Amino acid sequence: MTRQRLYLYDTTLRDGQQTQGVQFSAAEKTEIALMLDALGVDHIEGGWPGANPTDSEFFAAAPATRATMTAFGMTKRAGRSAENDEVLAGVLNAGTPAVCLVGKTHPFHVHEALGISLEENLDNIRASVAHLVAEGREALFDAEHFFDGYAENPDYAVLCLKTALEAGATWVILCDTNGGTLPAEVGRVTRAVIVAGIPGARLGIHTHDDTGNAVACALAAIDAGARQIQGTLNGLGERCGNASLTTLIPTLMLKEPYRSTLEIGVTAQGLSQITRISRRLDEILNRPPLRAAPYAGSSAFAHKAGLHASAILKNPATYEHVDPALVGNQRIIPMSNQAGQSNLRARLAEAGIEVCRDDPALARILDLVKLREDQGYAYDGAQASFELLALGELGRMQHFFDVERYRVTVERRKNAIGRRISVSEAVVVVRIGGERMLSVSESVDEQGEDLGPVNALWRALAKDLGPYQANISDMHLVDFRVRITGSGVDATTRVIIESADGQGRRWATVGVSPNIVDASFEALVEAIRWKLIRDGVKPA
Ligand SMILES: CC(=O)SCCNC(=O)CCNC(=O)[C@H](O)C(C)(C)COP(=O)(O)OP(=O)(O)OC[C@H]1O[C@@H](n2cnc3c(N)ncnc32)[C@H](O)[C@@H]1OP(=O)(O)O
Ligand SMILES: CC(=O)C(=O)O
Repeated sequence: MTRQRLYLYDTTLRDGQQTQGVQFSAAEKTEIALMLDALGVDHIEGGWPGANPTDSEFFAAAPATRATMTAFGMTKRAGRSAENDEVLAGVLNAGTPAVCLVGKTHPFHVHEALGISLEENLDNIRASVAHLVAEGREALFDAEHFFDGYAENPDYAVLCLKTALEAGATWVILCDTNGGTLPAEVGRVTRAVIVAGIPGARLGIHTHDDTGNAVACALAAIDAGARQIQGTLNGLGERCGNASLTTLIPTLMLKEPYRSTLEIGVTAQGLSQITRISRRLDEILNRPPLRAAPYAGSSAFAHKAGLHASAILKNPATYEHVDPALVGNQRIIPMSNQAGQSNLRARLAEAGIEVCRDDPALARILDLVKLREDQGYAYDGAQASFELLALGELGRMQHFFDVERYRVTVERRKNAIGRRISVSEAVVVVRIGGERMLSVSESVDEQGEDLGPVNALWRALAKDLGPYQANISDMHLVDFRVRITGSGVDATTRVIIESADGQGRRWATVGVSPNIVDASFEALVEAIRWKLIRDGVKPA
């Protein structure tokens, strides 16, 4: 069967930038455009040139891409020619091969937002698109509020599309601008538009996630015959976001009926980069990736429940709808109070800890994990602490050092120029072999700012660990998460610390105590013990 081509139009750099809290720099836009190009999308909408300095700067040095670089703008204002519309001129000045213009198709908006007649609006659409074509650009028309407009006046809404096509637009895109239309309605209207004479091969869909259905709505339009999807990486976009291409691309490539009837410009190799691209975007945005994101989230292939883990180890297809490797993601079988022996053996094997199937320590480890999780520990996010617990129960834990005592003080005072400062100081006494060692450390950065009591403790611990010093010198803390579990008099604090070393390893440890400093200290000590074991150090 020959597959029909479906085109992907990415608007991460335009609608994605309309996400509250997102502000790309021009350099970041360039990096994202290059990632999208390597992925295999067909159009990259780079922004609205002339609307803000960043977008103008991006287009002034837009990267060369195989995908068609597209500038976004709006149809000309009434009462002036397209040639004399300064907003349209700004968009054209970007010199892109394609321009996408948003225009009204909902009579309510024509009257309320623009304050012009329906005929004037049609004129604006016609003249603007014709001007782009005369300038040698590919013209696309985003039919704003199309589904609401169609509900009010279907003939007029379709006439706007026909006007754009007749003026030379290559694509007209049905936009569910307010995101309130449900998938069945998107499908019904898209079919009706095609029956009314708009070819599916020139029809696109642009949906928003206000009812949590942006991806479903995009698929409904494709089912009805539309052949271009507009969306964004990780579903960024105005309000609740746009249809996520990070979800749509794997779905179109791996799921029926799309896999065998449609073809997109993304290769299997590109698909295997989708998790990396998704996480890189979050890194650029300085926000934690959404764990539960379909396909690319870190929990997308995490099998926490014992029954699931047991079957997964026999055959991954039992609880996975696709192979995680196809989207560049990984299977995880975490330890927790939901786990059974299968999770346990899988996690131990991953850590290189060999245990016989009938070793009675397995049951003890499982019981201990469940007991400690009941006390506030969480091992599914602290694999290194789980390994230490298992080694202890197996009788294989090595004894590196004892902490005899520690003390932390936090002082708030005014400095010499009267500025209020706080200073944390820690004292740690450890015993290594027969030797007692005392370290003191203050926690201030180069600017003299206090980095807090946990940092002071870490510095004191890491200052002098005698024979182990060389092993911990390349170790640093990369993340620190605090959570109060329980409530009232039963409240306790859980601290998860993520550490990294010069060998590129990252590991997480957990500590629990009613006292936040004590919980942090437990996690810090565990982090050091894990590092010494992984480095193959022999106890002094
Ligand atoms: C559905 C969407 O997401 S479309 C994308 C929306 N994106 C953005 O708005 C981000 C970029 N926008 C901007 O930087 C600014 O709004 C600009 C530079 C485009 C325009 O700024 P300003 O000239 O100050 O106008 P302002 O933003 O206040 O209002 C928009 C104007 O465009 C008019 N307008 C809106 N849509 C259209 C259209 N499709 N065709 C013609 N005119 C339009 C409005 O009626 C309003 O006109 P008015 O000033 O005569 O009332
Ligand atoms: C064009 C666009 O972003 C919208 O209508 O939602």
